[in-house]
Amino acid sequence: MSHATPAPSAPRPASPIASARGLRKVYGDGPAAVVALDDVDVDFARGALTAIMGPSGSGKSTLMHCMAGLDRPTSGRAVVDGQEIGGLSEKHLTRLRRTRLGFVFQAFNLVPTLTARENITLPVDLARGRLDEDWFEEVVDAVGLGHRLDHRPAELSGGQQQRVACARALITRPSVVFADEPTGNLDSVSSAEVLGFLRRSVDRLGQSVVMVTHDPATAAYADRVLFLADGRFVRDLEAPTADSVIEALRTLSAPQVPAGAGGVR
Ligand SMILES: Nc1ncnc2c1ncn2[C@@H]1O[C@H](COP(=O)(O)OP(=O)(O)OP(=O)(O)O)[C@@H](O)[C@H]1O
Repeated sequence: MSHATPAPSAPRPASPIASARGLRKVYGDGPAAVVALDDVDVDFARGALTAIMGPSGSGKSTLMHCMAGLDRPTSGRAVVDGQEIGGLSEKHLTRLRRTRLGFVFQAFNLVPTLTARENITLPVDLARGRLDEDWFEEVVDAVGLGHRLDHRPAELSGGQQQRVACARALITRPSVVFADEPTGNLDSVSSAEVLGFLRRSVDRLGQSVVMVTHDPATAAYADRVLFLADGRFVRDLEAPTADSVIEALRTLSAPQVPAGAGGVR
């Protein structure tokens, strides 16, 4: 069953895997300044798939980038797995991104000259770590690419390439995976493959995933959907279905009736 909770971004009981407090991001200054994030407070649950939705320009990518240390907030705090991002030097941020965060982008961003296997293990190689073979097997099994590991990206379908990108995001057993429109370039069959994998990575492998999407059917794979508008969270939905997401989007985009308007005197 789906239901909306009254307080959109109220802290959740279990310890969150990532959170923001008073997160504010202003691009530019003076009259041209754009407030992309307007004092955001949010908790992302551990071991869950959370979707972020909102109109174009509402701040979704900015939030992901600030949470992942790809961009610095103007003020406020972003914490991932107990680590405050703002206090880290560039060197430590790079290390954190390589070892504790996973990324999936709309454009798969695979290295064309490497095989699927080499693309998947790249973050471990870059961090000069040791590959956990058991975990590699588990991830490859969940992603369903066992027979394609020696292929290069050009020899794979879009959906298969994105599944390689998902496996690469998970190979370091990150604290959290940030996925920005992971199915934006895929047809519906390939989207279902990728989303099925992200779902299994949470259910079977215990990972935590935060995913930006515009698509209600994609958001329905999540445990919770958070809605951003003008740099603020305005609503959330637990156990979403495509229909409940569409309904929430409809409500949010409906013109607001001013208090007292339409009253009979
Ligand atoms: N580098 C930048 N310089 C100036 N303004 C920016 C920059 N990046 C984003 N913005 C502005 O900040 C606001 C939020 O942008 P953001 O990309 O986070 O939105 P979004 O919800 O991800 O949009 P979309 O769905 O179109 O990707 C927008 O008004 C955007 O124009």
